[in-house]
Amino acid sequence: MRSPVLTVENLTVVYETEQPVTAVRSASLQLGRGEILGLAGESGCGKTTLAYAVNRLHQPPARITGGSVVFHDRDGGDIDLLALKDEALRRFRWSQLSMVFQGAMNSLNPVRTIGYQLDDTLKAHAPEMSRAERRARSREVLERVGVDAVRLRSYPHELSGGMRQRTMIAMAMLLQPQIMIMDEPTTALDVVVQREILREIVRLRDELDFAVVFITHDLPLLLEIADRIAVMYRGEIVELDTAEQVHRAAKHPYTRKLLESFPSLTGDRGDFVRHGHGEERSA
Ligand SMILES: Nc1ncnc2c1ncn2[C@@H]1O[C@H](COP(=O)(O)OP(=O)(O)OP(=O)(O)O)[C@@H](O)[C@H]1O
Repeated sequence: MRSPVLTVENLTVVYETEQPVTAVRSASLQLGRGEILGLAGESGCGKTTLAYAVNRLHQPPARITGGSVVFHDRDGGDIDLLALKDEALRRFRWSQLSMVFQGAMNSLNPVRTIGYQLDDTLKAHAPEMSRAERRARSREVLERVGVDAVRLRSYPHELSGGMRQRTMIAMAMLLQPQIMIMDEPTTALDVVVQREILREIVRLRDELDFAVVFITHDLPLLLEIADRIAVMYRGEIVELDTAEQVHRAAKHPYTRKLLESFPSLTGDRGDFVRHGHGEERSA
């Protein structure tokens, strides 16, 4: 059993519109250190709202109306994320918990080089680093995600979609956070590039031991890469178990329905998803 790095308890988030919408209803989950936790469920079930609220990135009319989010630092000590004030929250983000958003590759600044943007983040969050150290760190993270460091001099439009998305992952890794939340990080990319990037994320996790919350409606993909999977349905976490258990013996009827909606997961061939290789799956 891994020691926990994040504990979410009974988190409730409401969009306080004319007809209030409870987008997340009393959600509880614990993220283990170095664990890849998949968060699955159909569009509109509350995955993004949950992820944003955990990092306090939600905006009005969204409001957290109940529950707690506690970060367990590797150096010991707990941080109540819902109580952090502005400056402390700003410092906490990126350095301890970073996010890769849906369509993040389009959020790079088009008029600045990749190197400038990595350097800027380091300047803001690690003022103690020298210019040379920042440069070395920028090169290192870029190469870790499989982008040649010569790209530091490139502008976003000079990179492919896959490279831009890798750059965003590099950006999220820049300050060596203990948690990375990835919201559909590869959906905009073609399948081959998606697979490469996912393999990279798993490899980086193995090397660097950060925990990942990986949000997607692509359940087969989660069965391959996640250690555990949480399934959300209408704002509630209805299932939370190991990927193996979810695949073999999902408890909640909605999870079973979700599994059935991916024909590749049913019958004997379903084994390939969890145990086989990509080549065999597509054969
Ligand atoms: N700004 C808003 N105002 C009112 N309701 C909202 C707002 N944003 C989201 N919602 C509602 O909250 C619920 C959860 O939405 P959310 O985007 O978290 O779902 P999701 O599972 O991430 O969906 P997707 O996979 O499409 O991103 C939905 O019913 C949605 O309509």
